[in-house]
Amino acid sequence: MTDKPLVISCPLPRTLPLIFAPDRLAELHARYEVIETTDEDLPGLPDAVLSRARHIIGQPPLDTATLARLSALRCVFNVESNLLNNMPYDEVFARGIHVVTTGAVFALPVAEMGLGMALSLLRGIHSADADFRAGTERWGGDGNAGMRQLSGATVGIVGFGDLGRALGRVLTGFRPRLLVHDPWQAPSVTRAGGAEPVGLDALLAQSDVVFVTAAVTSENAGFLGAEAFASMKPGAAFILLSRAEVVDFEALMAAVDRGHIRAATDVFPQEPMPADHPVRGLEGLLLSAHRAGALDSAFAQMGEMVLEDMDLIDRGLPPQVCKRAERETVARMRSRPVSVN
Ligand SMILES: NC(=O)C1=CN([C@@H]2O[C@H](COP(=O)(O)OP(=O)(O)OC[C@H]3O[C@@H](n4cnc5c(N)ncnc54)[C@H](O)[C@@H]3O)[C@@H](O)[C@H]2O)C=CC1
Ligand SMILES: O=C(O)C(=O)COP(=O)(O)O
Repeated sequence: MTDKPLVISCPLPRTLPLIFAPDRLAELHARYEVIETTDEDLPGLPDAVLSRARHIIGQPPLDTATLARLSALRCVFNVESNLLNNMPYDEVFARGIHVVTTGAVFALPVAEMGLGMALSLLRGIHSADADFRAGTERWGGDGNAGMRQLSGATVGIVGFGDLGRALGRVLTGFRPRLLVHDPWQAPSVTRAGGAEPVGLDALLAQSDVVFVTAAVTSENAGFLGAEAFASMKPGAAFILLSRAEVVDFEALMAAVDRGHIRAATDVFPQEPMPADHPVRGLEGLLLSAHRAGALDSAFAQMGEMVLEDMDLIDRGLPPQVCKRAERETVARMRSRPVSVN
């Protein structure tokens, strides 16, 4: 036993070497006694350990009894970073324990992927490459039927959290008219991100490109369905980056299949998708196997964020770097964490 503050670590599917660069991992061990465990084994740790734990790295399910034994706990650092409704948040907050997430690390990687998808859908980059390989390429303007520019387009972003705002930033060079629908955001916050707050119907009807970066919540499962796709402009691009559960995936496939819209998706109702799933043969749908956020450089930022906030909390200050779970929404989040990093 040492007199260093104690950290319980159970970050699966992440690992400490994934989220801490070697020098940062050394710093973590220099500053803290680190007990590595799993979600399943945590409640079985002795009281002598649980009662000294100041920070948890991970989001283990905690019941009231285990929470009571974690009497020195100050912060849960959720490095997955989607929140599970797996602890009595009312009690957690009543005890002044912070719950924070490192999800912002994915914002720029996802935004850049979204930008690439938009350009590829609007200019047919991926489809022209496939045609060329198949010997069916069309040269010059003949290969540009239905193609359009991103510059000056009307772009809609559904969900203007970390991902959506990062997208807004990477799009600025294209000078879009930026429409945002986010019912949980104050209009002035949306405007501060350079966007016009609008209703979902207006966004869908007016946008040339629609990005979806809304979290799944207890209220919005499948809220983008057949009607939503039908209300989009013919030939508009729909780019799904957050979670498949916010759309009716069959309806999305049908809208693409009949040629009404073109689309790209990084996320699927089942991951991995079955080998024989019709989505694999659907022309007009650009497919990406949940790769948008998962860059090594993003994962490594998590450790940096955690160390900075641990230091603030250890000095009696509030966390400033990670995003805090809010008491009003924490138990309403439904985006399932990934199982493959
Ligand atoms: N494809 C990938 O690699 C990645 C996907 N994600 C997914 O993207 C989602 C968003 O991530 P962040 O921006 O970091 O989360 P965030 O919590 O910062 O933003 C989510 C936004 O969705 C909004 N929202 C809630 N209900 C809505 C509705 N009905 N319509 C429109 N907006 C609504 C919220 O107000 C919030 O602003 C996450 O839930 C996560 O599952 C996150 C990282 C990587
Ligand atoms: O990669 C993603 O899609 C993410 O949302 C990352 O966070 P997660 O591990 O899924 O909670």
